[in-house]
Amino acid sequence: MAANGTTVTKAPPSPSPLRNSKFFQSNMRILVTGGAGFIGSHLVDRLMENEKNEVIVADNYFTGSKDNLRKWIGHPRFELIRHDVTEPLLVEVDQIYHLACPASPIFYKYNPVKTIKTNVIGTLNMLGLAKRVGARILLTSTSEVYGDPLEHPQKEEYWGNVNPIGVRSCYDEGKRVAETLMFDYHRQHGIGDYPLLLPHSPHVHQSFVNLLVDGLMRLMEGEHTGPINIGNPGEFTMMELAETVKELINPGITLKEVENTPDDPRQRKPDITKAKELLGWEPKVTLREGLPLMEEDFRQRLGVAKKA
Ligand SMILES: O=c1ccn([C@@H]2O[C@H](COP(=O)(O)OP(=O)(O)O[C@H]3OC[C@@H](O)[C@H](O)[C@H]3O)[C@@H](O)[C@H]2O)c(=O)[nH]1
Repeated sequence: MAANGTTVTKAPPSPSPLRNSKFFQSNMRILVTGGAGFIGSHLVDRLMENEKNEVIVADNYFTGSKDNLRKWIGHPRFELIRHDVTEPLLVEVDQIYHLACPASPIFYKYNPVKTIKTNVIGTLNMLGLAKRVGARILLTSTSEVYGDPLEHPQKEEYWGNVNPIGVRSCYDEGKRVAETLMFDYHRQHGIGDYPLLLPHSPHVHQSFVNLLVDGLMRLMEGEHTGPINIGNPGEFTMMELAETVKELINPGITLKEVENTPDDPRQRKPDITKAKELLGWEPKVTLREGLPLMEEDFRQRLGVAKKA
């Protein structure tokens, strides 16, 4: 019985016998879409630590870069494919982390049609693949699905307050449709066959990326169906964030206040009770601890030394 009470008649396809043949040394083949991006490349680093994993990255380099994956290029357990998820992809995998999407307002407003296509067609393609090969799939959603929230903090059950026709809608509504697709596939094709996981990850907390990646992996490895908020409930204003960056990273910068962009949410804070209870996950790094770590990470990736 599926969640909505319909009977599941279609059995999931059995994996190809080749998967179990002696030619395949790895236990787990994992596809990461958007794996050349910020979160994706950190996730790849973690997945590659396990020598039983084979990792395939599919990325169209819209905002990501091969540089983020430099250390893995040529590794026998690693493959990098230039691929746009709006086109179907046929690969035999056990797990799919679906991250591919323009993820910053600068990029998604630059090409809104591409952004919504990536979310809708890209997610459909990845769900089709998950269904075909019987893979477990995880979608990284976003706290933007809560829009400019009328509830604070936001629990996963909150439906959100999103403008469907605004300049950010391609991303916000795109991710909401992506979540709908995840649940429709889940209900229509049966619980447990293609579990879906939808972490909502607030962007401003990217400095805690390794921890966030840990949350994604716990979700993938566990038995829970999302959505589950993965984020940091510590609240600060943009000005406080800017002042902390100035203090800790470059006291020489000048802060300038500019007009908010349309539909920008005024305040957001994830309720992470579910993540704590179901995944045993909670953020452990404060903003002041995380910022220098993020600085160091960016310096290493960009090859920029810290000024003495
Ligand atoms: O059409 C596209 C757009 C983007 N991408 C790739 O997707 C990756 C996105 O990575 P970015 O560094 O821009 O962003 P992040 O790692 O912060 O985003 C991540 O967290 C927020 C989620 O909404 C995103 O889905 C997830 O990718 C990039 O490597 C980009 O090249 C595609 O492969 N196809």
